[in-house]
Amino acid sequence: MVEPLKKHSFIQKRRGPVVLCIMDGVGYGKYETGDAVKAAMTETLDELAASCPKTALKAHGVAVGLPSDDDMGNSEVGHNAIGCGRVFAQGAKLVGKSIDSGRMFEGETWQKLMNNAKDNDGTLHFIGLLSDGNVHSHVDHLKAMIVKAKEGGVKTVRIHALLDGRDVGEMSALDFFDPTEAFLADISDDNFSARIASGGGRMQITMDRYQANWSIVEKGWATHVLGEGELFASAHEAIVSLRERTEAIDQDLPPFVIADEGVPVGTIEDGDSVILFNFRGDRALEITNAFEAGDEFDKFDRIRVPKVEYAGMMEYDGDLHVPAQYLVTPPAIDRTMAEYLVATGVKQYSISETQKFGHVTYFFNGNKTGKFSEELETYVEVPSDVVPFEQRPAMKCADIADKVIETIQGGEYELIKLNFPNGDMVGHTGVFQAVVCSMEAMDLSIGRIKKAVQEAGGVLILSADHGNSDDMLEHNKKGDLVIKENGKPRAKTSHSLNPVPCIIYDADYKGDYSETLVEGLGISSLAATTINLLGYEAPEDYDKSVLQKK
Ligand SMILES: O=C(O)[C@H](O)COP(=O)(O)O
Ligand SMILES: [Mn+2]
Ligand SMILES: [Mn+2]
Repeated sequence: MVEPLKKHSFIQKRRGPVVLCIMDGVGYGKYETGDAVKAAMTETLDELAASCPKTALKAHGVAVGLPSDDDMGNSEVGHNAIGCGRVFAQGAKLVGKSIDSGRMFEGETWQKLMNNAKDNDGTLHFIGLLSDGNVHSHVDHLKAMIVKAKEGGVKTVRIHALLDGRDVGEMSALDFFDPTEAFLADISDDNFSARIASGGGRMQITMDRYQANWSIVEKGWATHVLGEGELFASAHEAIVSLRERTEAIDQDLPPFVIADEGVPVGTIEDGDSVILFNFRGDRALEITNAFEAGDEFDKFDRIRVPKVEYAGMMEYDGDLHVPAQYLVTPPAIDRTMAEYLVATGVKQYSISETQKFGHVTYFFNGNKTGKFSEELETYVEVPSDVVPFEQRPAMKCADIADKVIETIQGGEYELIKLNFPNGDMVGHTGVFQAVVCSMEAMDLSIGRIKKAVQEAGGVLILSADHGNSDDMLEHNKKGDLVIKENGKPRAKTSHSLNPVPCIIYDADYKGDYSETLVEGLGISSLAATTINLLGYEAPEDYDKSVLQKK
């Protein structure tokens, strides 16, 4: 248990609550074209930006614990940094290191899975996202493991590969599938067979999160485990023909199964070993549950549950210890802001809609689902629509705002943490008009929250975990738009590398800190900033607050 926080030396606690609002995927864009945040009519954000202390915070690369500054930020690393006040080496980096040093392959779990496949003359299966996005997975990790499996004497490897198009270019799947199929053909010989066995778009199968839509996982199970679905001779053929027929972008491509003469090449059977090679947990927990759960599993009918050795790339939930077996130990994120505030007796309220609910609970707490105190912490989930979000771009921002306003007025909570998914979830669709619409809806909600904060004499901190909606069109290295064959600019569905806003609206500002905020910091500074505005000193080793003496 951590020590209670000390009263701040110069910042006084306000009359009303501190409201920490994460505008998911809303950054400061660098291009005139394709910036949906700039294109939207956002009266409240504009007014607050013009009248309140503000700064830009780094939200990508090493500032959030990723291997390099070429890595865009994401919700996991962003919320970890904001919720924990420090930067930890994250999954992408830890897995890379474990592979490079060879530690992964010396580990008990790797050995056990290899031996299981060998002893049973079984197959080693890899399920995961096939791209170099480095948000959930990296194709290089997969390749390194296949090489080691062959060296270790496994005879058959099958890959169940999901198309990304969300953390990488919207139609970039063949840039990853073609070289992977070539690599697998190359490494295969008389004693070793490695092939892609099934696949599909990541938003169609397998990678649901926060139980938003279990039918996505059900379709993944049918595709990967049962080998049920439309049959093709290769992943290349599947992607080309399904694209032609459906015009779907990668993340939405329907599932496919690879077969030889009508027989799927890689269903998952008793005695096999299965590795989920995604390192990030949110979209890995449900499929893991489908593999690990016994007869009590009631999310869908699994039809057949093969007896396999299953391992995740990482431990996905540090509280529930899921999965039971994993290859790489996750970052040891400890002493989170929520834990300190509980020790100090501060009542906290966390809210988002389903799509981002775990972001303000699980990710904020260093990938642990549990609370520190039932009494002092309240988690509220507004159910998300189960539709493509370009069709409902406002998402549930008004419902979230209703509850936040009610909570501000209730006066019971000192800290309210919320996430508006709009900039991110609609940003990932690549539909510019929908994103503009989404930003305007979010701004209306922020306007209502601001009024409630004003009346209560509280503080509203507006920030984000990374950019997305600020960069909706692909630009080349020279900064020119990338134009498609049809003459239209190519949409950008992934996050941006841009910094994010930090705007502090302090309704009863007392002149107790400087209105000039510290420049050049990262989003991990939001924890110390929030703690300061609650009237406390941040823990000594937390990253610096944006607030300074006058
Ligand atoms: O899982 C996703 O939707 C994307 O890969 C990353 O988006 P997020 O990090 O904002 O959740
Ligand atoms: Mn995010
Ligand atoms: Mn996102």
